[in-house]
Amino acid sequence: MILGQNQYGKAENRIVRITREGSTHHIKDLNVSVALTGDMTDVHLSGSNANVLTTDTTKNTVFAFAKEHGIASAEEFGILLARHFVTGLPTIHSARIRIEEYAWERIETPGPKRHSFVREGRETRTAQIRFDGTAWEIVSGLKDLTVLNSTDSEFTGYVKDRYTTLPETRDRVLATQVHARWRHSGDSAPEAGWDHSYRQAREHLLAAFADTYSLSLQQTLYRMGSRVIEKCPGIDEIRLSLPNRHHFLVDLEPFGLKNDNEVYYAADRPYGLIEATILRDGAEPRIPVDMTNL
Ligand SMILES: O=c1[nH]c(=O)c2[nH]c(=O)[nH]c2[nH]1
Repeated sequence: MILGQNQYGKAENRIVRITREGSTHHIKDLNVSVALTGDMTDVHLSGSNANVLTTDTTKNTVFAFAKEHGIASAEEFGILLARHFVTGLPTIHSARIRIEEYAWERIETPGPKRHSFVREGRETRTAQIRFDGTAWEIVSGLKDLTVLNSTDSEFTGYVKDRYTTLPETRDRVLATQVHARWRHSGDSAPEAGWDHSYRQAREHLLAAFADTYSLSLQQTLYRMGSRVIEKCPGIDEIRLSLPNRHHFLVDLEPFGLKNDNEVYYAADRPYGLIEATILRDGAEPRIPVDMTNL
């Protein structure tokens, strides 16, 4: 029997690097997978790990390199990593670095702040129409509108019990994927049309996300929903479901590097899930609480 092709490494390192130039922030968001090959017969056959650079180390290297070298482009970053792995250890012969880059577009707001982003690649627009022969109910919405504020978000003053470990923070990344459904008061098309109405609601959601100095995602949610109710007279009710896409600062101290709010691990799950309905005064809540099924 012989051992055929084999490779190993850490897959899907979700890394977010924020570069701050005064109030203008820049963001690089990558999914980096490392696969190494080399003298790996022993680890498979005899169990000796002497030639193994651990997958944990490859993960750490990705995060440390983001701090030390920055991320000029996915290609440049991948080249740096591959060269490091292959030239650093004689037992590693080749490296394959796969990178997906998620592009973010700035949310332009009046004023000097430039730290709010919406992920490129459009969200999904949704609509649900009910008609029972007399009454209509028209609910529009969107899902997977991914947004991020690289500052102006804090979270402090919450309950601490014996299981609480979360440190208070005065400056964190706030990121979410907006899922929203809003119910129209009328049963006919808004004067400017459904497309215009959709664009308006989307714009107000984004503007409120960008404008709010956030003390919690709950507070940001309320501002987003109430802005739509306030600015869109044809909408009576909006329900928002906002996953809190946690960005954890990576501890780079073990590598002698200071992480000055620059390099984050974008966690996939679990995530906080913040949901609420905001209603116009006097309106009845009719959007079902369970939003996952349209
Ligand atoms: O904005 C937040 N709201 C919470 O309820 C919460 N809980 C938590 O762990 N982090 C956060 N952040």
